[in-house]
Amino acid sequence: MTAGESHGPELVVTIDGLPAGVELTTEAVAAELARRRLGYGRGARMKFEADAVSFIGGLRHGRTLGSPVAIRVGNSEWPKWETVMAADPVDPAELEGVARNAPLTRPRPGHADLAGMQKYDHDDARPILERASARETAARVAGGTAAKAFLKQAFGIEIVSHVKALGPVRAKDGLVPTPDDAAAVDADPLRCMDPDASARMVAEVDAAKKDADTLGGVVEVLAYNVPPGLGSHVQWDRKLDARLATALMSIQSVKAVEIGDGLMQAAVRGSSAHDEIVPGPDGVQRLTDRAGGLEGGITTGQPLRVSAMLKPISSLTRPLRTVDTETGEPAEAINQRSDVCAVPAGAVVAEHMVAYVLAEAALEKFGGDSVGESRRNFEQYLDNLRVK
Ligand SMILES: Cc1cc2nc3c(=O)[nH]c(=O)nc-3n(C[C@H](O)[C@H](O)[C@H](O)COP(=O)(O)O)c2cc1C
Ligand SMILES: C=C(O[C@@H]1CC(C(=O)O)=C[C@@H](OP(=O)(O)O)[C@H]1O)C(=O)O
Repeated sequence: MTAGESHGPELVVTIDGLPAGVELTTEAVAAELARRRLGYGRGARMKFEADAVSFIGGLRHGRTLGSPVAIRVGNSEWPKWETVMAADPVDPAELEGVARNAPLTRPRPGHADLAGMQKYDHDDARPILERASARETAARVAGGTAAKAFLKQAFGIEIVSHVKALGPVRAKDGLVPTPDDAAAVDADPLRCMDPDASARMVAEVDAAKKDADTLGGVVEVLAYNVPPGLGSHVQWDRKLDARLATALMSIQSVKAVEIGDGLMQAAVRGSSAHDEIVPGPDGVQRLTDRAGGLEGGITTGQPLRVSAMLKPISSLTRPLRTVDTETGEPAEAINQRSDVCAVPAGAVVAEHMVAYVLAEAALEKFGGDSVGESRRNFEQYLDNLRVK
């Protein structure tokens, strides 16, 4: 669970249920947050936002205690916002004369502004956009670092991501990062594995920016060393594909999720859609990986592969048409500093959302109050697999 507003003093994330003994540091969390700030096309805020990390609880001398882990991520700009975002009542005179303190009454099509104002009975979009903002994903990534560390240390599971498409530009098919490629992906301005496509993506961002427009794209997340048997076919809300889809869909601006090659599978015959099973030297093996490592809502033991499609950013410097909710008259939508494209950051967030889902599913399957206990249970399960 996270709390905090985009321009409040800080964000906080609480993770309950993480076993004891996970090795974690403030530095490790800060490093993941730094990855989330990267990416060509982000706006001014990512240049100065420092994501100041501190632990409130759950960690001692670099290891989790088994108690709830709570992490705060400070917002650099708080001094600028402390009046308009003050927790306690403020004298209305204090708000006058400063543009950022004025009510926001020109909701942006595509952002949460209007639907949120209607639902929560506000005459100002500020209370809505403050929480709808993807600033909140900084808290998710901070907590996801703990989930990732647990997965790696207990089970050897490693999660990577990359950008497959940005607007109309697609990376070459078949380029899929392994953990060995992670640093190279991070070093690319778009987190794309195809250098030619990356260069065209940079040009696409520049062109969108010049036209005062924005872009979306497609990210893919892979998890390696995932054992067979996480998730379950027996109940709709235990299916791991459904849980991953929820987690990815919850990321701001994600409008579609694909499991493996799900879109392609819908367009071809069964004979070209599935992953045939053959005997291999170490047990059963698959000839292909179209299913993305999931069948019946259960992991198959192949790499897990899921994609998320992000719509373009809804704050345009050449604003879209809207209605001023104060006057009822046609107007131009709020036009504020914004990202042109946040797809590379979306990929990093998606990695961490996959980590939460896998950590939860692994704990359901293997349990354990300490990393050692989870690992022992896991090893025993693998040793006793009836069909290898
Ligand atoms: C990393 C990231 C950064 C984003 N930055 C912006 C931004 O600068 N401006 C904006 O209007 N939307 C931005 N968004 C998208 C909005 O937060 C999102 O469209 C809004 O909350 C409405 O939610 P929905 O698109 O899921 O319906 C960003 C999304 C992500 C994932
Ligand atoms: C702050 C972050 O992203 C923000 C997400 C966002 C939105 O509307 O989603 C709007 C922008 O915020 P601001 O108006 O303060 O510049 C982005 O910078 C972040 O990712 O840390």
